[in-house]
Amino acid sequence: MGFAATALKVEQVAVRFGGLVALSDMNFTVGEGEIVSLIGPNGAGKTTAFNVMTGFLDPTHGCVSYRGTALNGLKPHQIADLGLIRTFQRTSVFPNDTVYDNLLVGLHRRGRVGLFEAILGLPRARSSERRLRERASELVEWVGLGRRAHDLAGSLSYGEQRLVGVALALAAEPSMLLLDEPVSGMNASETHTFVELIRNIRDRGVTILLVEHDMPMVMSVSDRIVVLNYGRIIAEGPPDVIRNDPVVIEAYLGQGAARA
Ligand SMILES: Nc1ncnc2c1ncn2[C@@H]1O[C@H](COP(=O)(O)OP(=O)(O)OP(=O)(O)O)[C@@H](O)[C@H]1O
Repeated sequence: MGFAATALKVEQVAVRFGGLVALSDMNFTVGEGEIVSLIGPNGAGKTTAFNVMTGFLDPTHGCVSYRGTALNGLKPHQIADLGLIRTFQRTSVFPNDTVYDNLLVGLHRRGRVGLFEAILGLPRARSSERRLRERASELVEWVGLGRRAHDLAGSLSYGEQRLVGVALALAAEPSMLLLDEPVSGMNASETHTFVELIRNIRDRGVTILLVEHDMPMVMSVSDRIVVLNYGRIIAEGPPDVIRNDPVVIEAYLGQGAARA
């Protein structure tokens, strides 16, 4: 595909819950700097795949590796230390703190050394505190919440709160970001802005994988799309190919018929 190297590699992954096969023989890769979406009808296995890729669930079979390191058996925080950072569907902001303070707290939590220095009262602590403050401001600006920086996080719209979640993820300095249904609950204009943000994040060198239901959003942002149905990959390719793939159309129509 013209991408330099593989970032994330999913090999022969299967997940069984008792008798239920949630994923079987899943194989795909995400290249460095790529934006890849994982889509599929309800119950297709997207959330299960997401949890396997972020270490929240161990596969029954197979392996996920990131930049050559197998993730099997690693704890979520160890995976995060590799630069693989996820967002959550429900963003847990502190509603009674400002957006800026939420970021500062997030940065403090990661900057253990800075906090240690602060406790010892080292002169370096003050400059490190200043750096954290600058970084918090940068992150708030980056996700487009500059004008909301000093508002209480709880007063933000649902979509804006998702942006705080993304800023908190960016605070961890990911080399790859996994986004779990990032635009669910956003209106059309927020979604449009979010697509721009994802492109901007990628342009700054971060690889992106998203699981998302919003088809127009997925079509507009993705370099490549992987389609799951009943726990199996049924199609993989660029948006124009996926949009016109009869197998994909059939899978989604089938779901519509089942719902009606
Ligand atoms: N912890 C679990 N125990 C038992 N079955 C599970 C568990 N998690 C998921 N499943 C089942 O595995 C299958 C895949 O579920 P999953 O949530 O991964 O699908 P999904 O594509 O994310 O669906 P949705 O779009 O509705 O969120 C479903 O049949 C689901 O009921």
